Amino acid sequence: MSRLPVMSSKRVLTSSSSSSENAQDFAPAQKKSRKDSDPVKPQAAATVIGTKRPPVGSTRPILSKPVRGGGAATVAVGPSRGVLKSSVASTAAKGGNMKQPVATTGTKAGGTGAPRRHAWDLKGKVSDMEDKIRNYQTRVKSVNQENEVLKGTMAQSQGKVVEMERELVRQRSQISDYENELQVLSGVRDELEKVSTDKNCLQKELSNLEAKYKVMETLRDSQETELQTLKMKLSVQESTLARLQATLRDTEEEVRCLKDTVAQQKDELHAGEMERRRLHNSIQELKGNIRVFCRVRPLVGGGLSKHIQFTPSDNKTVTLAKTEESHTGKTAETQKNYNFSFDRVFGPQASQQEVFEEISLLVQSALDGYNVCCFAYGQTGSGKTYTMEGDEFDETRGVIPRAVQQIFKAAEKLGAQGWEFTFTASFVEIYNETLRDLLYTGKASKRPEHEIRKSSNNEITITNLTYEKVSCEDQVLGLIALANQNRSTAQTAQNDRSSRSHSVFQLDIEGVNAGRDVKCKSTLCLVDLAGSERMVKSQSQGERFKEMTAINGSLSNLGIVIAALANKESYVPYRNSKLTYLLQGCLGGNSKTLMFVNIAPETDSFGESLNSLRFASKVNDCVIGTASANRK
Ligand SMILES: Nc1ncnc2c1ncn2[C@@H]1O[C@H](COP(=O)(O)OP(=O)(O)OP(=O)(O)O)[C@@H](O)[C@H]1O
Repeated sequence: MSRLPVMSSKRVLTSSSSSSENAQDFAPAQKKSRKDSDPVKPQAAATVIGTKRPPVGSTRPILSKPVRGGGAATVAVGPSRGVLKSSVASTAAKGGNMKQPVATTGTKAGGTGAPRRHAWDLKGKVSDMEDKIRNYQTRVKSVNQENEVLKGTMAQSQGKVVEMERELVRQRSQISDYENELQVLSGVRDELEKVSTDKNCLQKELSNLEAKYKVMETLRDSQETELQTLKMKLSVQESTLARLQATLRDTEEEVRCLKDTVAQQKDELHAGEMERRRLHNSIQELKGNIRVFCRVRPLVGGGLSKHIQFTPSDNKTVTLAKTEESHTGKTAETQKNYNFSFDRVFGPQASQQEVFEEISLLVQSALDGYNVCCFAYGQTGSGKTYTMEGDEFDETRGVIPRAVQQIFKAAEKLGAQGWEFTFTASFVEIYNETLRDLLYTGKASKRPEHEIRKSSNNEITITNLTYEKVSCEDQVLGLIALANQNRSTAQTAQNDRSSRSHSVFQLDIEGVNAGRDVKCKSTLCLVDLAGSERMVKSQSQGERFKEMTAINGSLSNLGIVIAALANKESYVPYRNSKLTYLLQGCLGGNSKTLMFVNIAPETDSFGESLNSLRFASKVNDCVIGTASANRK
């Protein structure tokens, strides 16, 4: 059985207005008590007064309290709903059908319980029971009513619930909308934050720009000041300029006059140069187009030669003296003198510089467009190579390096007069009538063979030969060094080979004066001939004999060619030897030739010296036709 909540006596005795409140508080208990209570036991509804707990099973006590006047007022405590309360109240108020339970006033509730009817009072008991039934019916009715009300309330609540669910759905969708919106707003917020950051950057930049702007403003101010100053200066300079322009006009006029004068002087200079060439050539012609210089080298051990004498007065005569014993022995020893005159005789003391001074005019002719050939003739060891090439030292340099130096210096000077020159160098050796390229740098096994060719315009060329373009003295000196190296390599393989070969250095010169429309072309040919000793003396045999035959053949053929040129013979046997064929261009009427006859002063070289001097004398007697410059 459920227990009713304990109620305070104060509460129980409050007025009916508060009973509904109390009834509400106890509603669940009442429902239960209604079900469980035993209607048959009316004692359970006995009046409870004070703090006493109502009897068990009487969940809906009907309180009776003594009423003045002998009546008893019944207060229903229980059903909370107004309907029930009012019905109960009305029932109580009516007092009609519903008989008031008989309570013993003044009877103490404690221990006595509900008033009992006498056993015989069946009517009363029935009446009580009927009251009870009515009471219960009323209660059921009110409960039903209440139930209906509750149902209505529940339906309402359910409607509300549905509505609330709809509202919830709506709210949820709204929430989702809000969330989306929130997301968008968060994006916007991020954007705004970014914009705010950018704004900060921009502000920084702006402040930087502002600072720069201020600097620029300052700069502009200073530049404006500077501009003003410059404007002032400009106006000053403009007036100066005007003055200077006037002066310039005068100067230009002056320059024009001077240019005319310069042009005139250039013309005069050119005419002078041409005149110089003509005169120079006339001098050369007067000296002879073939000239012979004799050079006697110093004795190897020093001192003076006994059998060679010079005529110091003219430097042109050399005497070879030989003391001859009397065959009969009766007469005294006689001295036989062999006198030779040449264009110039150089004694043992003559320096390389002294010798070259005599040749330099001839070298100049090469630049003027004349073919020039200079060769050294003499026995082995007479000083040919020394004369042509010399030593490595400056003062002992020979004809070739000095001639090259002079050529390049003169070409540079002529450049100022509008001349442009191109130079091509070649260096060839003739040994046993075979040509050998001294500027060859390839493999020895692949060394090519060479042939002399004559072109339609009578130019002599050698097949497969190195023709090196050169533009300065050093380049030529490098080539001479290369040639010497090539010669010494051959020398090692074949003892004394250089003495038995001719070496020919050629420098082809081409000059153009575009301004004057003048061209010139010439060849400077410098030859170191092989030793000229006779065969008898050398008692040559075998290979040496062959060498000597080739040398003597070419040298005697040289003499023959010169003689033929001197005699103006219709046929000149150039092709009889490689040497004369190669020198054809430099030996003809269109060339200037210089021959060095080198003499060894030793007594045992007397015969060879005499022989050389005789050969040179023959050459010296030749007058080769007048040379003409190769000019166009
Ligand atoms: N004028 C000179 N003054 C000083 N030394 C000279 C002179 N001429 C020649 N000699 C020296 O004499 C030697 C022989 O001279 P060089 O080699 O020039 O003779 P070469 O005629 O060319 O002989 P080869 O036919 O064998 O080549 C060399 O040592 C050279 O230095």
